[in-house]
Amino acid sequence: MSVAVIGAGAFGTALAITLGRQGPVTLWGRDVAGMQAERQNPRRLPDVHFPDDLTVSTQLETALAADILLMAVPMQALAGFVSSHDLSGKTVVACCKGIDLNTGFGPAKILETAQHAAVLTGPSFAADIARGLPTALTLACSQDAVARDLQAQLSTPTLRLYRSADVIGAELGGALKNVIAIGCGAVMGAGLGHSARAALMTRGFAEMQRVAGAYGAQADTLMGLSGLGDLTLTCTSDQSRNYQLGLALGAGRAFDASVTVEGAATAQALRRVAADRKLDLPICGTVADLVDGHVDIKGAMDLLLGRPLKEE
Ligand SMILES: NC(=O)C1=CN([C@@H]2O[C@H](COP(=O)(O)OP(=O)(O)OC[C@H]3O[C@@H](n4cnc5c(N)ncnc54)[C@H](OP(=O)(O)O)[C@@H]3O)[C@@H](O)[C@H]2O)C=CC1
Ligand SMILES: O=C(CO)COP(=O)(O)O
Repeated sequence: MSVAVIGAGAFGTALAITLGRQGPVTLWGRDVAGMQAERQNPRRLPDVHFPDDLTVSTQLETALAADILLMAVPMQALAGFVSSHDLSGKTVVACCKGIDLNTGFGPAKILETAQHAAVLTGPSFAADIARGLPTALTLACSQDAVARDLQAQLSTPTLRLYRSADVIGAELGGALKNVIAIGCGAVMGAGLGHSARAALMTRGFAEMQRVAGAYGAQADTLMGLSGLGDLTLTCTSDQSRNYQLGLALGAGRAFDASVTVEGAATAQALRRVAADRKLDLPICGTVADLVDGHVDIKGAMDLLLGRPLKEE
């Protein structure tokens, strides 16, 4: 089965590198001529050289002819890409994390025009995958035979994939942890301490479980790699861009708006989710307000700490 990665950012490039170490893979991006010549992605993964079996393509048609497509464009670009390309007959794996702001859909729903849709998610920094450091992710697909096939095709000696049938749980784990990571970064950026971060992570995780439950996800999915695992990584490492945005917000510093920070749009999308499904999501709502500039970090903390006392 041929494999192509669509989107040559940090994550798409890292996936193509690890897959290209064990067999042929095509990497398509909008602006990859330099990568083709240099055999590396100097902007997003400098100094990691492409394996010989990785073909960089500027021809989208060539890439889309592959049997398995890994979609590694940012979440807010996924629907636009899918609506302008024919994915029928394809097995498509969403590698992005988030909720589409326009529709409120996750990646699997957006990919429903494909023959088979799956989600690849969990704790992994692109740089770690590209360097061949050990990584474990969740591969979620509702069709067991497809899940097993993808698990076999996409696992590598350093990238260990666990199967799950709970697609909605897996994608929500990956989407929601980014929002909490922004909040944790803000706490640390404002110098509020490790205890406050632990509280925010834990209560944020409670909100993640509330949302996932409302969508019918299995409770134990959130306890796995795509939920607790990715929450832990992203809320504790300054390699995370979501956490970095939070650090900047907490410290009152500017942040480069061109950086992909999926949790920012997802926090906005969650406002609608909370209203539609009548969910109490104070941390996610406060992160949305912080990102929007409706409150500063002091106002955010006052909002959260001033809520009526309740049972855990
Ligand atoms: N980086 C990481 O460690 C991880 C990232 N992810 C997820 O992967 C997804 C992508 O993130 P990441 O690779 O890091 O982001 P980057 O910012 O590194 O790259 C995004 C890439 O998407 C391309 N792109 C943007 N819009 C479009 C479009 N409309 N059509 C085609 N290509 C487009 C960009 O192209 P251009 O350069 O031309 O703008 C760029 O190559 C996110 O959802 C993220 O959460 C998941 C796990 C780890
Ligand atoms: O999803 C990630 C780690 O699993 C990458 O996190 P950031 O998008 O915050 O950099």
